[in-house]
This record gives sequence, structure tokens and C-alpha cells, in this order.
Amino acid sequence: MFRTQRRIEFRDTDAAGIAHFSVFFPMMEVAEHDLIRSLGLSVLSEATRDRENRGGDNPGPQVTWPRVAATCDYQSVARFEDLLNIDVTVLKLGSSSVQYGFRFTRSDESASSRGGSRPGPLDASADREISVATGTLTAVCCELLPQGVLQKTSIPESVRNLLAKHLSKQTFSADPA
Ligand SMILES: CC(C)(COP(=O)(O)OP(=O)(O)OC[C@H]1O[C@@H](n2cnc3c(N)ncnc32)[C@H](O)[C@@H]1OP(=O)(O)O)[C@@H](O)C(=O)NCCC(=O)NCCSC(=O)c1cc(O)c2ccccc2c1O
Repeated sequence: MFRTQRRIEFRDTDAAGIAHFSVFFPMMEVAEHDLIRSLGLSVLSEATRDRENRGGDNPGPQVTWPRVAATCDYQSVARFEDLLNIDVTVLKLGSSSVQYGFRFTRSDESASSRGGSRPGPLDASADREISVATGTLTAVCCELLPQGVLQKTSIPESVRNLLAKHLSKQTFSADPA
């Protein structure tokens, strides 16, 4: 299981003072990018970056990963300054597609930083994690053809093998675990 963290910023909150539902999508995207970098891969393939930097003179295949589906279910609120844990797994590795699963949690400690007393070292609640949201993103491995046309292609074997390390059967449903 890969874990990264994001803090809820002031701009992420709505008039009710809670994190807006939409902010979970960019957080999932960034968490996925963190996972990809942790595997030693680039979020944007070298060939794609070269083409953008050098005006299209790179002959290699331009591989990119557009998203075809995104879901999120919300179990409890997150507020300004809450530090969220984001667990990322690979739920499904298809021929061209990869579905990532995300679980957002916060600890009771983040709640105490809003004014309550900090939990002591023997306080069991310090380790307790509260489920905030669960979600999925599905990306498809594509070649970027001239004029920006996307054409699905098989996930390269080297990438598949790295992503397979994070395959998990864990379900990411709306039901609190
Ligand atoms: C991407 C497409 C060109 C694919 O079209 P095609 O017709 O070839 O697709 P298929 O129907 O055959 O499906 C291929 C593959 O995907 C699975 N799949 C399709 N739809 C879904 C779905 N709704 N839910 C789950 N899975 C789905 C299907 O089962 C197949 O799986 P296999 O494994 O069996 O092959 C075409 O769909 C297209 O052009 N879509 C629009 C894409 C788009 O504009 N997306 C939004 C912007 S992309 C983006 O935001 C983005 C974000 C990033 O963070 C990136 C990071 C790095 C690189 C790129 C990024 C990026 O583009």
C-alpha cells in the first residue's frame, strides 16, 4: 500500500467550512502522480515532454494516460488544516487501462489541532483513523498521435510490472470499513 498526505487548504473549503467535494479529485490525481514517481516512472513520458520542449521533432511514441472515469464517495467531513492520509492501490490492470483506488483518512490528532487538547502518548485515539472518502480513477494508456488524437495502446510490460506491485483486492465502496 502506498500512502501520501495532503493538507486541506483554506481555498479547498466551502461556505460551510468543510472541504468541497470537488477538491478530492485533484487530490486523487496528485496522489496517483506521487505513486507513479515512487516507482521511478515519469508522470509525463520523456517522449511527450521532449516533443513539447523541442517543437515536435522527437520520433519516439508519445505515450500518455488520459482519464476515462473518476468516482468519489464521502463518509465524513474534512476541514481547514486537516492532514489527510491518502492510501493508493491499483484495483485493476487491464490491457490498456489501470484503475486506481484511493482511501482518504484523518487521525483524531488532526481534529485536536483545531482547539482540543492534544492526545497523550498513551491515548489510543491518537492512532485512530477516521474514513473521510474513497474514490477511484481510471486511466488509459494511449499514444498521442498528430493533431492530439488519442489512441489506446497496451500498457508497456515494464510499467505493468511496476504497477502490479500495488495491486490490491481491497474494495473502495461507499460503506465505511
Ligand atoms: C482514452 C480514449 C481514446 C479511449 O477510447 P477507446 O474507444 O479506445 O476506449 P475503450 O472503450 O476501448 O476503452 C479502453 C480501456 O478503458 C476502459 N474504460 C473505458 N471507459 C471506462 C470507464 N468509464 N470506466 C472504466 N474503464 C473504462 C476499457 O475497459 C478499456 O480497458 P482495457 O484495459 O480492457 O483496454 C477515449 O476514451 C478518450 O479520448 N476519452 C477522453 C479522455 C479525456 O479527455 N479525459 C479527460 C482529460 S485527461 C487528464 O485529465 C489527465 C490527467 C492526468 O493526471 C494525466 C497524467 C499523465 C498523463 C496524462 C494525464 C491526463 O491526460
